[in-house]
Amino acid sequence: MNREFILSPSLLSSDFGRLAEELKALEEAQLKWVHWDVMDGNFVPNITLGAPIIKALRKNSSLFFDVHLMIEQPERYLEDFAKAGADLICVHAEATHHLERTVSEISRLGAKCAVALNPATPLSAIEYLIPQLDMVLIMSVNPGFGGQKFIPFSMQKIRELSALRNVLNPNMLIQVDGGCTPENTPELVEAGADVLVSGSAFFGFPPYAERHQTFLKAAGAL
Ligand SMILES: O=C(CO)[C@H](O)[C@H](O)COP(=O)(O)O
Ligand SMILES: [Fe+2]
Repeated sequence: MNREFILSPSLLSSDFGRLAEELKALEEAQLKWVHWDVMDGNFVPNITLGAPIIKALRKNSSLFFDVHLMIEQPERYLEDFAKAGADLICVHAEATHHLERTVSEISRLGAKCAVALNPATPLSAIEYLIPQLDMVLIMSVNPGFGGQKFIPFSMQKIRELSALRNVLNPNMLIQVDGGCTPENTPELVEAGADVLVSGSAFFGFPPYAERHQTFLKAAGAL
């Protein structure tokens, strides 16, 4: 995948009653990606949405659908999400006993494959998989809710992952999710992040085109 800076707005902080309009507004604001937070009330203490909603909204959107699965045993639903139109499927390392099989299955289904790590999960949990991953997601908050504060030790984890990526898979993207703002964007990018997810710090600050530009400038991408 192409390693230019990308902002992936998290729909968790959007207006769920107007999802179709929100997606259109993102395209008009020149966003390329959109982040879907799928929560099952089991892996995380919150429930959001599933494959049928994504499928319904796929029809009228050309955004890159970045699907973050916060669900137990995600292998049970990979085909549903791929068929719904997910461009990238991200599973949590903590959510399955069979991570390699799960990641290989995502690739076989034709989607980009990614693994997310909770703040307390070490990089060593996925080191062997790095050569076959399109992206690793470093969670910089404990998953389940938007609007939380960035956990400072995540920065060092991003730096260490960036060093590993340079040796093992230079094309692999590093995504950071949770508490990303224009203020911490310069340091995140310098540490090695390519894709930043932003929910509350994006949707809470319309107009979207201006907010997008603010993130791009902070990333040194304008
Ligand atoms: O995966 C998530 C929570 O589990 C969300 O993507 C994340 O929290 C984004 O929200 P914010 O930018 O407000 O922190
Ligand atoms: Fe997320």
